[in-house]
Amino acid sequence: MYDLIIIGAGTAGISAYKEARKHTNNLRIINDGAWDTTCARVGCMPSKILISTANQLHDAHHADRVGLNLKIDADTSQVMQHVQTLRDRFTASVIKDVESWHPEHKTSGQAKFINANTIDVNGEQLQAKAFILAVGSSPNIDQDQKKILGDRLITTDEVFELPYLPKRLAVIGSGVIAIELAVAMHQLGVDVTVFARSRKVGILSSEHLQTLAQAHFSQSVNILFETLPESMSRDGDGVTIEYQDQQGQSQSIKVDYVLSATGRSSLLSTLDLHKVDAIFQDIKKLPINHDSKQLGDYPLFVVGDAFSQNPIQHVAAFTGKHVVQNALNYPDIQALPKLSPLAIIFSNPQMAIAGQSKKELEQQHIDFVTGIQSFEKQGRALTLGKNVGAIEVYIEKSSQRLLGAELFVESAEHLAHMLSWMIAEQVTLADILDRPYYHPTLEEGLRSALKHARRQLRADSE
Ligand SMILES: Cc1cc2nc3c(=O)[nH]c(=O)nc-3n(C[C@H](O)[C@H](O)[C@H](O)COP(=O)(O)OP(=O)(O)OC[C@H]3O[C@@H](n4cnc5c(N)ncnc54)[C@H](O)[C@@H]3O)c2cc1C
Ligand SMILES: NC(=O)c1ccc[n+]([C@@H]2O[C@H](COP(=O)([O-])OP(=O)(O)OC[C@H]3O[C@@H](n4cnc5c(N)ncnc54)[C@H](O)[C@@H]3O)[C@@H](O)[C@H]2O)c1
Repeated sequence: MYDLIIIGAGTAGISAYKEARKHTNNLRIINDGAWDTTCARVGCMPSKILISTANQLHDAHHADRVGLNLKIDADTSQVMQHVQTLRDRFTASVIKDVESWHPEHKTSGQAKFINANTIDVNGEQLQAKAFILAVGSSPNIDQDQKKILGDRLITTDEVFELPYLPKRLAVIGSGVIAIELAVAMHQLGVDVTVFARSRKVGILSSEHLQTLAQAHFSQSVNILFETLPESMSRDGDGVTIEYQDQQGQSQSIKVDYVLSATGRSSLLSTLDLHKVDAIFQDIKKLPINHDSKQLGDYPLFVVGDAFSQNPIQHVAAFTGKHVVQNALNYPDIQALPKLSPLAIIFSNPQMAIAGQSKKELEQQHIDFVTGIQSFEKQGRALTLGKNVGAIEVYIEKSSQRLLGAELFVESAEHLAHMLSWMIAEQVTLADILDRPYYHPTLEEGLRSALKHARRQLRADSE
């Protein structure tokens, strides 16, 4: 019997394996499909390569904002080749690492439970004292539509494999993937139409920042808010989409591809968990402890996108690493250490949430002030020709501590990291305002938001 079997060799599983190897040699890791991770193959990395190219092209097209007149073209087959070549470099580096592991630790195949201590892989039964379930997720796709539209209905599993970019693309959804890719595709010259069932774009919970983001992205991308296709039919090499516009009129568009970006579903469904316990039939109702990651009272622990309120890479890596102690020390179970929340959407401009979102603070009835700073007239943003969006910071009234921030500005990724790290340190507004702010920088815009919060706190105490 193994000390531990890890099921799934994505970011979370690899992280768990590396940690577990420090404690035992009596372990196995089972993986179905490629060993190069969702993040490197079809997730974080190819999407960010495409987005970086798109942003550079966009900057060149808008160089007049910084006093230049550039003429520039994109050959989208060259762009896709670049995406695939660099992506292959990232996946090769993961594979190289996996190849260095002991061959007897690795098995390719789909694992299914027989009971709480036994799985079946390729007809072989393997037993372990504990299991880490790191099986990730796969993109949602309507199988009936897929039958009708064939290779013209794609997800992020296929989009980065295209040899060149389509002329016209419809995107279903307005969440994280939809907005990142719709904006990038538009910047690369694709005529993009987004079908959004709500008005929300991306992740921001602040109404003010949502309104700014909706208005900004609508200037370039055709976002059909509160509108979904009524029908989609294959039309030669493309797809005809019928829908009703906001005035109730029937409309029709023809596109080359439809990208389904309607969320992802956990692959815990592949594991036959009902054989462990009959109550585990519905994977949406599994009793998984959010703090310890334990499933029921069993020696089973679920990490990464398979079960996560934040299905993002660094959370998968962190929980994969820290859950190992619980798995090896079962039944002595501890809460995993907590990460300060951080989420970044690589749109242009980027969106980010550091610490708690505005909505989360409101739902907990926390008494806080919101410091706001627009970036439309922010000095550094103007020099960059990127004076769009705003920052909000949330300061608790009683403790004057920074609890969270939402950002829709240039380089939000860097500001959000800094804010998230400061939130983890439980700093107060006075502490942060006492730090240096170099001139002229985007951080000065953050300082203005913090000062706006301070004015409100002072007015409150008078
Ligand atoms: C387009 C896109 C862009 C993204 N961009 C970002 C980003 O910029 N930043 C960020 O932080 N996150 C991003 N993410 C999210 C990030 O990719 C995921 O959070 C991360 O990959 C999750 O890792 P994981 O280990 O949970 O799952 P995975 O890497 O998917 O690994 C799960 C593994 O388990 C295997 N498996 C499944 N079922 C079984 C079974 N029954 N038996 C054996 N093996 C099984 C799977 O085949 C897979 O190899 C993005 C995701 C997508 C789709
Ligand atoms: N920068 C990043 O960190 C990053 C980038 C990409 C993806 N990701 C991860 O990948 C996960 C999945 O991304 P996603 O964009 O697919 O999910 P999402 O939950 O962000 O968005 C799903 C979208 O689909 C819509 N939708 C859901 N069901 C629908 C239906 N039946 N018909 C029409 N629209 C529907 C929703 O309204 C929403 O707009 C995210 O949760 C995120 O954590 C992260």
